[in-house]
Amino acid sequence: MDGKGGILVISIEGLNKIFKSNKSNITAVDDLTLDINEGEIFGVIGYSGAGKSTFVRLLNRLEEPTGGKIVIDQQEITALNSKQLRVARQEIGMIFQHFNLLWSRTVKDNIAFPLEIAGVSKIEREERVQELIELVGLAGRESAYPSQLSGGQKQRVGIARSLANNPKVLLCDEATSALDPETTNSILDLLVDINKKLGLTVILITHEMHVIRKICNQVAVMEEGRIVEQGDVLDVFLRPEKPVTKKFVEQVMGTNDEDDGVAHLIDTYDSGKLIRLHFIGETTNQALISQVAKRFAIDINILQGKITQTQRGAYGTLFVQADGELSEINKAIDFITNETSVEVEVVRDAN
Ligand SMILES: Nc1ncnc2c1ncn2[C@@H]1O[C@H](COP(=O)(O)OP(=O)(O)OP(=O)(O)O)[C@@H](O)[C@H]1O
Repeated sequence: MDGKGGILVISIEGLNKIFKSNKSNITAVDDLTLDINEGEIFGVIGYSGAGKSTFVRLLNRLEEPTGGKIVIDQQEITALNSKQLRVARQEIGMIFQHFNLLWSRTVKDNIAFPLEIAGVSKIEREERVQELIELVGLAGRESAYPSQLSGGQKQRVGIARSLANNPKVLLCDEATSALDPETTNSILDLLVDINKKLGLTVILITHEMHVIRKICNQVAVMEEGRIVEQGDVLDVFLRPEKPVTKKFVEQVMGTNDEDDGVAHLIDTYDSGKLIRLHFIGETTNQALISQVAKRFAIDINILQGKITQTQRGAYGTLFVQADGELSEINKAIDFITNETSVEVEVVRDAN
């Protein structure tokens, strides 16, 4: 158990990776300590060179750590010999930016490959491959070769192959970076679906905050080989502390140039109250606005806002003008304050 009551599935302590060359040493991962709970979709975000790829490849020892300890599902990965590691890797699926498929094998045979290595019988392999093909939405494409597939379909093959041996953990190394936005969304939806259906823990590295926003519960921000900020995705969106994190949040929410806009709103809408609603998850904005409009005899005019959806609900700000009897407006404000998780701030009070 960890402090939050979840079951710990990955525990990393003092992980280091130094690339040594004749001229210099590069510390790609620097004394990294991290715990990840079972069933989470855990995002690691950072700019190019931050050490994300190296980090994720250390977890299944595609890269050998220079130091530190990795425990996955109670097995100390860093203490295994190469034979034990081959078996342990069946518990750790991985998908890649460029898919890493076998080009001379069909979809079916790519997915069967890890099962062959694990010594699964032909009959069982065929059954399992068919299940996986259904799971990732590739029915009808079993006999196609990778070169005949779209990028999204190739990644679906990659995902099916990574799940073949029923892993506990799925590592995703920039799995959507080579895909267009629409295909990215469909692959991210598939990862959420798999996470829910199979209870699989997903560790995903990316340089795109919208990927984190869309599917992750937890996020860690990496810079120069270290984790500089970490937490629940919604909390990090709400209160980014480090400059690098603020920049990533701006990727999704835009810059915080709201104050100029507010002055303009105050000038333009001169009756009633001008209210800033701050959505911090769990509630959807549409439901709230229509509920308030139905319950109280006031007019609500939506003026401007930036709302985005995370796995834990809406996050962002909405400016509304509330017009009508003062007592009704105040009741509506009390309702939002006391009955919902939305924070209310009156930015201009004309009544
Ligand atoms: N095999 C290697 N040999 C030497 N240096 C390496 C090697 N792999 C990575 N590095 C260095 O380690 C640092 C971290 O690289 P890494 O690829 O892990 O970062 P990243 O955050 O994944 O960035 P990107 O998204 O650009 O791959 C970089 O300075 C990189 O040049």
